[in-house]
Amino acid sequence: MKVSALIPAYNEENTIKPVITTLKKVEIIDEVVVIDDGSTDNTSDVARGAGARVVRLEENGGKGAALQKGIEIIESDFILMLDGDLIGLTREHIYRLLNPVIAEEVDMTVGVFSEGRGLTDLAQFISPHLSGQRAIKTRLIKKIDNLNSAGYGVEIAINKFVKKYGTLKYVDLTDLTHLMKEEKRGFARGFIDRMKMYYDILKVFIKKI
Ligand SMILES: O=c1ccn([C@@H]2O[C@H](COP(=O)(O)OP(=O)(O)O)[C@@H](O)[C@H]2O)c(=O)[nH]1
Ligand SMILES: O=C(O)[C@@H](COP(=O)(O)O)O[C@H]1O[C@H](CO)[C@@H](O)[C@H](O)[C@H]1O
Repeated sequence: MKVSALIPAYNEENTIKPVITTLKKVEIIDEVVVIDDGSTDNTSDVARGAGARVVRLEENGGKGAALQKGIEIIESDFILMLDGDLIGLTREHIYRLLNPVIAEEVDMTVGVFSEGRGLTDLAQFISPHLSGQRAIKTRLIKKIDNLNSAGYGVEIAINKFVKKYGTLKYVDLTDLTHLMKEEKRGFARGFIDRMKMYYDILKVFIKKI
């Protein structure tokens, strides 16, 4: 039984190291794979320095394309998907996500922030379906063929597929949060990216897949 952690990352040099360091300490995780989605900062070097296997995409293709690349190269039985901007990740969060999937209780878990920062907790309370923190059976996610162009709609595309062909469960991730786009990229660029995210989500949501 093998487990890979997969982190799509676009300009996450400030936050990715502790995420990788925590993952590397968890015995059941065999490899940590970072797909650097055309970052213009030092994400690749920082991730490599922290012990991750790094695959760099020359152009920024969006979260869906980065995840798709990772899914293609991973040969493990289970994939733990995490964002590169998490703050406060612990081994307990990792086991909460992985255990139900490894135990074959469900095909996928989706982690929902709780008791962390008010704003990110609220966003996930309103829409837990968007969370990027997940564990899933590799053979199931490899069957989804439309992730490449999904961008930020990638979670909705995965949800649609798993709801149709598998089972899923939401798990609480206490005291975990992430940086919001506006915090990472400044208000203007962050807001534009937020609008792009809603557009990507809407596109996938209304498309029949
Ligand atoms: O073009 C992109 C945009 C985002 N990401 C990564 O996808 C994850 C979630 O993105 P982001 O933090 O922007 O989303 P938020 O959590 O703020 O909605 C993070 O690890 C990003 O680095 C990516 O690989 N390519
Ligand atoms: O939770 C949400 O509403 C959004 C936006 O989070 P923020 O408002 O930037 O904290 O973040 C999630 O949605 C994205 C699209 O599905 C995912 O790619 C992210 O992983 C997830 O954190």
